[in-house]
Amino acid sequence: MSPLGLPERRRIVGTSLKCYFSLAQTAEYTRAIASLSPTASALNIDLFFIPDFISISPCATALAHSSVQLGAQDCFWEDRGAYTGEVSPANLAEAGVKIVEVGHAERRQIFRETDKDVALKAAAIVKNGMVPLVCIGEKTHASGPVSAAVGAAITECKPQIKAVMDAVPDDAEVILAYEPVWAIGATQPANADHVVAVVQGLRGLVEGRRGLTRILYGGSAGPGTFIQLKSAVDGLFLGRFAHDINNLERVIQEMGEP
Ligand SMILES: O=C[C@H](O)COP(=O)(O)O
Repeated sequence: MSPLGLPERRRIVGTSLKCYFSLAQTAEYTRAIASLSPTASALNIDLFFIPDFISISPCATALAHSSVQLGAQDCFWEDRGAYTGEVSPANLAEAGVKIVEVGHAERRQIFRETDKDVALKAAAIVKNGMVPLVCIGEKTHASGPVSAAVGAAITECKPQIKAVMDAVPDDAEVILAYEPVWAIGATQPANADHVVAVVQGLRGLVEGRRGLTRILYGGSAGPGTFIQLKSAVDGLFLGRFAHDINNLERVIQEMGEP
């Protein structure tokens, strides 16, 4: 807790493997990420790792003696029932998952997930004692003056955030990953001035919550990204550029700098 009685906002970094790796590659990567855990802990940084569903149980075993927080890429909003093919949040918690990602742009776009779906999932995640990592972001980069693009992004993110915050208790911990859709899978992250201004605006939307609310940036992030964003963000959500574990190590080191 901070001196004001607010939850402490430790820096946090992590990566999702999406659907990129085989089971064998994931197992090897898990061992590598576990080896970074003492460095992250020494630098007071939270480190999370989100493999595919099939790898969750073996990863939980492999990470048991590390401080790496295990994540899942999605879940359903019901714990039990006739929901063929869905993944129970209760089972994720039982498997040792601590963080569950919801509302990634790829799920919103390819699987037509709505803000309501994301909110139901976030509530189920909290109910099961885990932390929702909610992805938000604008679909396109508005042309024109910087302030117009920033305003448009905040306007588009606002209902995405509100749906979740209305569905979870005010004291629930939430991680927001600001990922401009147009910056995901790109060659470089979104412009730093844009991200800093948008995140400052998003911060205003969650001001006054009692629960710890950290805001990460994601979208082609890698070494060098955090340094440009650190006045605004609490950390990074990495994708492809963390596939090389040396890049993740560099990002952790950069995040450990004051
Ligand atoms: O889940 C991570 C984000 O979507 C970022 O992915 P990316 O860095 O490969 O663009």
